[in-house]
Amino acid sequence: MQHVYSGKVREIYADGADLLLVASDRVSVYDVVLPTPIPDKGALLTTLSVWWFDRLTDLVPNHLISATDVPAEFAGRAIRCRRLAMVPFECIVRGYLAGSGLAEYRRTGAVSGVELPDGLVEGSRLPEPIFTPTTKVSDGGHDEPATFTDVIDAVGVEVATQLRERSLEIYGRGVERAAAKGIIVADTKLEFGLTEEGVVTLADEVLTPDSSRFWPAEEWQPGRPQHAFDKQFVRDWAASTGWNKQPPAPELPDEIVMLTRARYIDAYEKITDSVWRS
Ligand SMILES: C[C@H](c1ccccc1)n1cc(-c2ncnc(N)c2C#N)cn1
Repeated sequence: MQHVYSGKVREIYADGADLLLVASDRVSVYDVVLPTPIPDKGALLTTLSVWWFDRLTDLVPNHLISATDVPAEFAGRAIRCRRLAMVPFECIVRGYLAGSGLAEYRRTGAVSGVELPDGLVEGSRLPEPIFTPTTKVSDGGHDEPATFTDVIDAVGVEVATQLRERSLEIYGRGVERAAAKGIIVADTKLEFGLTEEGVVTLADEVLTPDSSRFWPAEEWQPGRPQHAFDKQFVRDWAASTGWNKQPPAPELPDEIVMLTRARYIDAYEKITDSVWRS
């Protein structure tokens, strides 16, 4: 097994012809990884992602090979997946205005080339969900907006059209399921790759609180930053310490760790309609 890539909270290993996608218990806020792990976070998000993979196969094939055939040290928080030729775009779908999309809208009135109505504010619900891809900037910087034409220029109109249509459909499934449980999925980031046969295949993780903005629906209030379903306790506590949002982040007190773990369990149980094994 060979380590091939590190994300902020996840790793990729090569294992024969396959890859292992390993989720840690680390949490990051304001793009800074916190020193204190959240017990079971990696397992909860991996299990949620697998739950979604299994329910999206009518829309798109995925890279999942196995959620159990993984090294014992990663048991429960890793998947064995098929190696793909990754599409060089993050396929982001937005139903609400937040984060980099809000910043771009304020600058240009559009997001990734999609014109939006005037007068939208932070947290505004968009007239309809929009496909707003970004290119991955190699030096670890912030990703750059890409227009649909940029995607066509890179992968051709057939694949670009599939990326947009599948992304919008997957987001729609997430929104529908979560709304019934009082959770707004404001946006989500999807990654796709191509098989040797050129088949567009869903990769990475799907509709987790790390790849998406989950907001408690009853607290939604356009015009201010929304509360994150999962990370709000961490954000509020960190703000209360006067932390400047630059590394290193402060250690989390046990109470905040356990409250945050409970939020991940709550999101998992609500979305999957099941009880989390401890
Ligand atoms: C950005 C993302 C990443 C995920 C997890 C941790 C760090 C990075 N990533 C995914 C691949 C990738 N490459 C080939 N085949 C695949 N099936 C996948 C997947 N998923 C490469 N990078």
